[in-house]
Amino acid sequence: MISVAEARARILAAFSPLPAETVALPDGLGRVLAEPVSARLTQPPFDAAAMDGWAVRAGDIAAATVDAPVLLRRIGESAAGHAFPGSVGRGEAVRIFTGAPVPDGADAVVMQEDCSADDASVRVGRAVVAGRFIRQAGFDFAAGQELLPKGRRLTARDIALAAGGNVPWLSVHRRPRIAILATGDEIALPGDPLGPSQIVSTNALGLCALVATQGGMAHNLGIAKDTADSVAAMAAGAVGCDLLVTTGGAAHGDYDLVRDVLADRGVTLDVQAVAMRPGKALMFGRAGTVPLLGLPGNPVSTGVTALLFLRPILRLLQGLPADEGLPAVRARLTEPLRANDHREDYLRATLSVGADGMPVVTPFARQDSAITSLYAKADCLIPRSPHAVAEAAGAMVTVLTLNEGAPCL
Ligand SMILES: Nc1nc2c(c(=O)[nH]1)N[C@H]1C(S)=C(S)[C@@H](COP(=O)(O)OP(=O)(O)OC[C@H]3O[C@@H](n4cnc5c(N)ncnc54)[C@H](O)[C@@H]3O)O[C@H]1N2
Ligand code: MOO
Repeated sequence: MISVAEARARILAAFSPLPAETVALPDGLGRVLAEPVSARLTQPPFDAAAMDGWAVRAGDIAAATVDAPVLLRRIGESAAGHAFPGSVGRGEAVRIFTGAPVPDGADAVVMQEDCSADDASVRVGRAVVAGRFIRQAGFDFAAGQELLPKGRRLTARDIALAAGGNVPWLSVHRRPRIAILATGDEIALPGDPLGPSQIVSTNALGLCALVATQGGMAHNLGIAKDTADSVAAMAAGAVGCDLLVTTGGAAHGDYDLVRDVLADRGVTLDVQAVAMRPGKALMFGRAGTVPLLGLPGNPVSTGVTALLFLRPILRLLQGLPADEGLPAVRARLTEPLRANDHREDYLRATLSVGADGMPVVTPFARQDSAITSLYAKADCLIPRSPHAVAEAAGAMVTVLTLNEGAPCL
């Protein structure tokens, strides 16, 4: 058995970022930029009013107060989308609205709350400095300026920014295509009639969902029977995908055939077993042209190994740093932890807030890798190094969060 770190290093060495494709801006959400995005215009393109009020020359109203307002001549209006065509001379003011171009000659905007007006004139009751309530041309960004760097996964805010830069197309890494194959005579699809010793496949749909949350496209190949022919025939459906992920059949039982099918095809496995719990029976190799990640069948083992190995592969394929793991926080244990054995452990646990407002973490008493109800309820994992010493209740530990910043894991 090799360590988790060694397994990750061997597996990730087999992948590199996928080529770029061009997508329309509205389709860019969640995609990773293969090229930086640069502004195609200056924003704002002109000096714009930041308030509804009056465009004035600051020098004209330097002495204005509530009790001694300055009287200006009203000469026109500048509204958003409808600039005032003339210019503001001494003693003059233009009615202006937020976002409208500031007319030539004016160098400040006074809020309408500080003024009173009739059809011909405006009384300004407050002095302002030059530049007040004016957003200068380019104060957000200038044409040609880089707005978003290569390698960024686009948020809703980024889409808005690129739109502001008048950018209609994006160059993004192609989405990873991940084939998912469940194995086992006992496994049936959700909703199918179940035989007396059959169970429903939780793993394949869970993996498809995980792939989707991480920006990939899952192809669910279905369920292979426990025969070498069935496994080989169904695995062939992965041709053209960037990775085949199998679940089940990875251990050494008489019906655990994924490993045998690979061996028959002369596949050398870079990873055969990993010193971790859950997830010992993890495999990685290359089946023909498609890399294969063989995950153990126990549902929590599939889930945790997918987080630790499939998630970084998906990140790497999309041009993101693979080494950025799940968001980690420090939390106080509410229960003691036993000393660990030689396998790196990932305890399922819940995070909450203690009386002092600090995070506290409670591992579940039952840690069997077949308990899906507790895995779904967990909102964090407590990683434990091989041979970690016992911890008392109250000790601080690092936990890996499943919901923070990465919803739906
Ligand atoms: N003698 C040994 N037995 C086992 C060992 C071992 O080291 N020596 N390891 C155990 C561990 S740990 C795990 S994990 C499993 C891994 O086995 P496989 O990857 O071969 O998985 P299966 O035997 O096919 O299934 C295990 C378990 O998971 C259920 N399963 C499988 N696929 C699905 C699915 N798609 N949805 C839901 N549940 C699934 C399956 O019915 C079994 O209950 O091996 C241990 N044994
Ligand atoms: O690896 Mo098994 O995954 O410990 O249940």
